[in-house]
Amino acid sequence: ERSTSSFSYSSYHTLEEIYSWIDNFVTEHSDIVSKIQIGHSFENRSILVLKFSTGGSQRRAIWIDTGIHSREWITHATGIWTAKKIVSEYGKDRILTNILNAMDIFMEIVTNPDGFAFTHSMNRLWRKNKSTRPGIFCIGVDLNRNWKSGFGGNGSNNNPCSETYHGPCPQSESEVAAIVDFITAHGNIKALISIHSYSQMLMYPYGRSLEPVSNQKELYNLAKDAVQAMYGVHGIEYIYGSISTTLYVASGITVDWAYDSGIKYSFSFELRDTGRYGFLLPASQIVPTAQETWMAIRTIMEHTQNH
Ligand SMILES: CS(=N)(=N)C[C@@H](Cc1ccccc1)C(=O)O
Ligand SMILES: [Zn+2]
Repeated sequence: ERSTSSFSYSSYHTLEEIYSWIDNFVTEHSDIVSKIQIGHSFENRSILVLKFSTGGSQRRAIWIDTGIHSREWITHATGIWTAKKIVSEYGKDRILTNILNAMDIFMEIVTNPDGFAFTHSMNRLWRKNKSTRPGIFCIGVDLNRNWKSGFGGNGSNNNPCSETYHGPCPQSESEVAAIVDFITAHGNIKALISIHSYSQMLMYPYGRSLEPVSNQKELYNLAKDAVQAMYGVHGIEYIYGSISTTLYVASGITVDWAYDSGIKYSFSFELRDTGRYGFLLPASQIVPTAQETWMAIRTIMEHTQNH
């Protein structure tokens, strides 16, 4: 579409529609938003990141990614709504304005573009990326098992046909390597939020072991505050805690790598619902889900800014 004013934030969109929205969004809000290509996918699609900045250089920053698992469509839709919310609230909401006057925000909406395109074209429930390798007869690596921290451990699978296949080595996937390179080069990312669906959970490291992280008490209390903020919007209950104790042991995951890389405020969401619709969450729940998630994201960003 010619502009984002005709874009429906309460609908699901194709890859092409989202990339077109990104270009229009950056054009319309060029005073605060810019687009960065951090790499390309296995099938050679651009990997795009939105940068929200009000000035400075190499400011402390927040990283948010959605859509690392391509079938989790509510996460891309929540990312898009959140991007619009940030530019709409700057100058109006005191907390968000303070955050953006002090920090930058980086948001990767389509973290697995090849998988996402495939969920529209061939298989709605595709999860992994679409990489292939000689002599391997199943497609794709689970991008939430391909990270260096705890790579190959319990809660990941070395069978290429598994939905949790970790890949041949850490960061073997260009979609993961692009993020690692970007965050490492930036060097000033203070919080990372990796958004999945579904189960209604807010979790923090570790996934790879039951061992508590050094600032576990702080993360627990922050998660509690964030979940309470979510509940205040539509009365939806999220549970919270470390990944391994709240959900299950999972190794080679985004937030464990982030935490071990020094990003002490690393979180993963599992958005709506708890299984009635699962990955096929009706579009009517996009805005309500995004509204409640925003309150949690804002809580995490505010805490990061003040610590
Ligand atoms: C249903 S699901 N695939 N989103 C569940 C998701 C749980 C998780 C999230 C963050 C970190 C570790 C583990 C996963 O297994 O990757
Ligand atoms: Zn997921």
